[in-house]
Amino acid sequence: MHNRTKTLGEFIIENQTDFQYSTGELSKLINAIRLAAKVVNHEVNKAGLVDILGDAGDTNIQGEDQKKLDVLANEKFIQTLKNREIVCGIASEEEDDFITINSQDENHNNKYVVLIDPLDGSSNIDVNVSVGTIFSIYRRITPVGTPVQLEDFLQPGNQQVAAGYVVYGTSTMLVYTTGNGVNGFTLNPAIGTFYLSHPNMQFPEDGRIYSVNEGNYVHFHQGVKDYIKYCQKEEGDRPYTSRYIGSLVSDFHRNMIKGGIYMYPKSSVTNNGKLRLLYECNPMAFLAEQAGGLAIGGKSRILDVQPTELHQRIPFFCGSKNMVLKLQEFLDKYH
Ligand SMILES: O=P(O)(O)OC[C@H]1O[C@](O)(COP(=O)(O)O)[C@@H](O)[C@@H]1O
Ligand SMILES: [Mg+2]
Ligand SMILES: [Mg+2]
Repeated sequence: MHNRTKTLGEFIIENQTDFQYSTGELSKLINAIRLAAKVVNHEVNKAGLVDILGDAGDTNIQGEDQKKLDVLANEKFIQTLKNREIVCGIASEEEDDFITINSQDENHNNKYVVLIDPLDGSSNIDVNVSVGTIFSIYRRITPVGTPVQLEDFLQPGNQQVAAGYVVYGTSTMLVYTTGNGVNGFTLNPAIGTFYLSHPNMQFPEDGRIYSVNEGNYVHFHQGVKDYIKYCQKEEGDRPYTSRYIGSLVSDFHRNMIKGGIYMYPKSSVTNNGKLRLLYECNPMAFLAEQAGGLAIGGKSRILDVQPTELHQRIPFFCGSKNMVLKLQEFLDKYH
């Protein structure tokens, strides 16, 4: 039984040297995300008491109605990262274009860009079902000290230096990787400190949970339909259990602990599915692979996809290795 007394702050410092470019900057960045997560957690927890439920009255570039908490979480993360002078650019689900962070110190050598889904699972905000925040971090590829460029954000997922999520659920957890495994930290709300509660998280190779919005079943590709029927068939250790929270972070978190597969396929109505490659699929795929799972887009490994647009969508299948491989078998029948 590991001791739950190690704080996230201590863990970050202790593991700083694990990171090949370790100059302390990435640690400062993870610390900034930790701070922003606590601020947003505070707002989420009291959502019903203050006027932050419901729609903000605007739509984002994806044409989705922005929730007040989408906007608030977006502001809090951007402000917290800006104030800490460690990033040179931010891209967000709630911002049409990327944000260039001009440093006070013209000699700054801010090397990192951050991509965020400030509030994941927006459809669950008003009904008190767990939601999350997702983040993805890259080193810039354009020269330090020059204005950040779109190409700094359009890097394939296999170039991420860190990724993670916060889940605002029965407890609040921050789960992240810097390419040396996945660790989960639980917030002690009484003292506002994250403690290492889930060291070295691993996807069970096999699972018995499938997560998909079956309401879209009729529109799915035949390979996906066949796999869902396979999951539901009375045979061997099947039928599997269907669980779908409707918040990617929460469905992923459960499947990583219990073993399972999450699917958001393309369909005859959503050509590329719904989820965004840069700030939803890439970070979750990095975590999945670091935890022994797999993440594919139908034909290829998500992390090898070369992005072309900031808000592009991609079909997403992610979870326990043997479940994703089985799904791939069904998809390959129709390629
Ligand atoms: O309601 P649907 O179509 O099943 O979509 C649910 C999916 O959409 C999302 O809510 C998209 O994320 P956002 O809430 O950040 O836009 C995922 O979290 C979730 O898995
Ligand atoms: Mg999302
Ligand atoms: Mg969102």
